[in-house]
Amino acid sequence: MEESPSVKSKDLNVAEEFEKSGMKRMANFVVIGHVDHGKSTLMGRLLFDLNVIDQRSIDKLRKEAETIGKSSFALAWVMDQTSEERNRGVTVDIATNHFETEKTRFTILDAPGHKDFIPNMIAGASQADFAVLVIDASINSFESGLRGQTKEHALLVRSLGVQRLIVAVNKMDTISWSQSRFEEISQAMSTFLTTANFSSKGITFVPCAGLTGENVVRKVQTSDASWYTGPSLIEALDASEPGKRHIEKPLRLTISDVFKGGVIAPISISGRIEAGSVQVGDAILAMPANETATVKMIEVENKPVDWAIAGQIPTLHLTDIDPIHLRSGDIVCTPKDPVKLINTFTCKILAFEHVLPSSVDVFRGRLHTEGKISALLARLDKATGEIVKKKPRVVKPGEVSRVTVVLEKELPLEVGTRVVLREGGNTVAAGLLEG
Ligand SMILES: Nc1nc2c(ncn2[C@@H]2O[C@H](COP(=O)(O)OP(=O)(O)OP(=O)(O)O)[C@@H](O)[C@H]2O)c(=O)[nH]1
Repeated sequence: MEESPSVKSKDLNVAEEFEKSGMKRMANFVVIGHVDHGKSTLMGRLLFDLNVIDQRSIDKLRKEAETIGKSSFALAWVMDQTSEERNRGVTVDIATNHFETEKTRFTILDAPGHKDFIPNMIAGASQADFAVLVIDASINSFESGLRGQTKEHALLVRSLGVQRLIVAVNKMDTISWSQSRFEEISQAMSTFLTTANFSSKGITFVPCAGLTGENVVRKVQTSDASWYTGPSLIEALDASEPGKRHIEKPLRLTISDVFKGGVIAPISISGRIEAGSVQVGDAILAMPANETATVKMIEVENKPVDWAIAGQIPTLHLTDIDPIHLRSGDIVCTPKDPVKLINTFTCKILAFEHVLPSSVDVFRGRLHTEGKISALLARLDKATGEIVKKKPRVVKPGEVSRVTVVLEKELPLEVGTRVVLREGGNTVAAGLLEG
C-alpha cells in the first residue's frame, strides 16, 4: 500500500529541507495609495508585461469593460477579479497575484484605497515585506491624495513593521514626464516619510505610467523622460531585500481566507506564515477558538507540497475540526507553543491623531474587538525609545508613547504583535505589543 503523505513527510527538518531545495527567495509586497491613483492598473500592467497574463485575457477584459463604458479599467481588472469589485470600480478585499523574476518569487497583496476598507489594508500590510506606494503625479491629485489616504497608508505600513517603500510616482504620461513635478513630489514625500520613521535608505522613487507601461517593466522611451536614469519599477522591486524569515520559531499563521466543503478536506484555510513552518500530518491549534485540527494536505500556489515556511502563503486542508472554529483573521499556531489569549496589554504606539484614555477598536490584522486605552504610561523618544515624560495627559499626532489597553474580549496576542487602534472609522494609532 502506498504510504500516506502524513506518514511520509512527518518530522522533516523543514529549515534544512528549505536550504536543500534551492528555492528562489520570496517577497510579499503590499500596494497602497489613495483611491484612483492607479494601483490596480499598475499591477495589472506589471503582470501583463511579465507575461503572467496573456493578450487574449486582456482583450476579453477590455471588451467586458467597454460594455459598461469603462475601457481604461481593463488592466485594473486583472487585479480586481471579483464581479463585485468590477461593478463598483474599487478594490474591496486583498487580491493576491504572483510573478517572478530571475532572483525572486513575488506575491502582490493589492490593498484597497477606499477609506472604509482600511481594516483590509491592515491585514495586507501585516503580511508584507515591503510596500509599493502609488502616487498620482497629475496636477492636484498628489495634493488631494496627501490630504487623503497617501499619508495614512504610509504611516500604517510603517507601524506594521514595513521598512522599505518603493514610491511609484504614477501617471507621468499626464504631465509629459515633467522632471520638476517628479522632484517636487519626491521632495515632499521624502520629508514626510523620514518624519514617519522611514530611513531615506529604505525609500526609492520611481516615475512610471501604469496605463502605458512606461518604466514599469519596459524602460521609458519618450524623449520627455531623457532626464531619468534610475531603475524601472521591476528593477526597484528586484533590488528589495525581503524581510528576515523566522523559520526556527514556533508556527504562527494568520488566516486570510476560509473555504468550506472542499473535495480534499471539509475545510481549508489560507494565509501567510509569519513564523515557523508547517508540514503535512501536523496538529495545529486555531485561536481564539482554542481548537486543534490536523493538516491533511498543503498547497502553495496551487501545487501540493510537503511543507511550507515563514513568508509563504499556503492553503492548508484540515480535518478533525468543526469549520465554525475557523474564521478569517484567526491565528493558527502549534499546540506545543501556542499564542495566548489575553485581555490586557501594554504597547508602544505611534499616534496618528490625539490619543487620550478612551474607547477604541483594537485590530490584530483582521481580528478585532472593542476595548479601551486605560492609561497613558509615558511619552517616548522616537529614536531611542527612552521615556521623555511619564503619564502624559494626551499624546499628540506623530508622538510615540507607551499605553495600557484593556479589551472587552480576549484576543490571541503576544510580545511583538502589531496592533492598530481605531476610533469611529479612523485609525488613531498603531503599535507594537510589549507585554
Ligand atoms: N493617464 C493615466 N491614467 C491612469 C494611469 N494609471 C491608472 N490610470 C487611470 O486611473 C484610474 C484609476 O485607476 P485604478 O488602477 O483603478 O486605481 P486604484 O488606485 O487601483 O483604485 P482603487 O482600486 O479603487 O483603490 C483608471 O481610470 C485608470 O485607467 C496612468 O499611468 N496614466
